[in-house]
Amino acid sequence: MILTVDVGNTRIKAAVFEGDKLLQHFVFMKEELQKNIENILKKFINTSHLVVASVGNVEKQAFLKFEKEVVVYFISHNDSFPFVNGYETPKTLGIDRMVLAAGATFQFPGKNRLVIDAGTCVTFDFVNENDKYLGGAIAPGLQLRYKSLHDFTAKLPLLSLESPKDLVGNSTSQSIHSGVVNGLVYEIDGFIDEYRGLCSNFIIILTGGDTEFLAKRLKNTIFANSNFLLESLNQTFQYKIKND
Ligand SMILES: Nc1ncnc2c1ncn2[C@@H]1O[C@H](COP(=O)(O)OP(=O)(O)OP(=O)(O)O)[C@@H](O)[C@H]1O
Ligand SMILES: CC(C)(CO)[C@@H](O)C(=O)NCCC(=O)O
Ligand SMILES: [K+]
Repeated sequence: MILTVDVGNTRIKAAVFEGDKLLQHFVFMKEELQKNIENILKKFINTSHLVVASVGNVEKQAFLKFEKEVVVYFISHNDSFPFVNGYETPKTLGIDRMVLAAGATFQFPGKNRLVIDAGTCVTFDFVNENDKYLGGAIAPGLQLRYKSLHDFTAKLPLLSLESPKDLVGNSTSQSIHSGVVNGLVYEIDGFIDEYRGLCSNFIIILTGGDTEFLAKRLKNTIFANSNFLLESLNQTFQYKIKND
């Protein structure tokens, strides 16, 4: 069994896999890392590897503590990936984006693939049908949009995510909900339309903490899977073992 851990900028996501099968997944905050990993390893005593992909600021030591029980491995830019990296600054490319691009390459061979990860940031990652990773986009996520409207103005309240009642926001809160939610939905649909105009045979994957909320609001047909990063991390690690 393999325990995969995705350290994001807001939360930590983890999942235990047996082969390709996801047995259970977990979401927790950075402060609860030790306790959660301990409990997971206690529950899944046959776990042999702990595989980490991190873009957040958690010390490696927090994972290395478990080295007595499992092999701890940090996925990095030095691993083998199933695509050619066409990013002009490959060393600054987020490891989460690389893992997502790898997962898309494994799961949808021969397609033009666009992965959208709606978390703290919304990232777009494009792998073309020749397995070349070309890059994409980085934009603020839903929570970050609410927060920045409040943090950088005098009068705007900090609201939490809510479905806007209408396109036309008829109050301060409804205007904010419309701006944040409708804004991001139009943005994602707009990106998808533009990408689809570039080439045919496109598959769109949506993942991240806001997957469910966004998926039902998009006009485009997408493949929604909030566990896509963890599944991709498991596949990337299997691929690495095979290529070692
Ligand atoms: N319980 C929750 N706590 C925080 N955010 C949540 C929760 N449930 C859903 N969300 C949504 O998830 C989004 C954050 O996504 P996610 O947890 O995937 O981000 P993350 O951990 O920072 O990952 P990444 O850094 O890869 O984006 C927020 O915009 C928020 O709306
Ligand atoms: C964009 C985020 C924050 C998304 O999690 C992460 O992938 C990251 O820190 N990336 C580094 C910059 C880049 O990907 O080009
Ligand atoms: K993200």
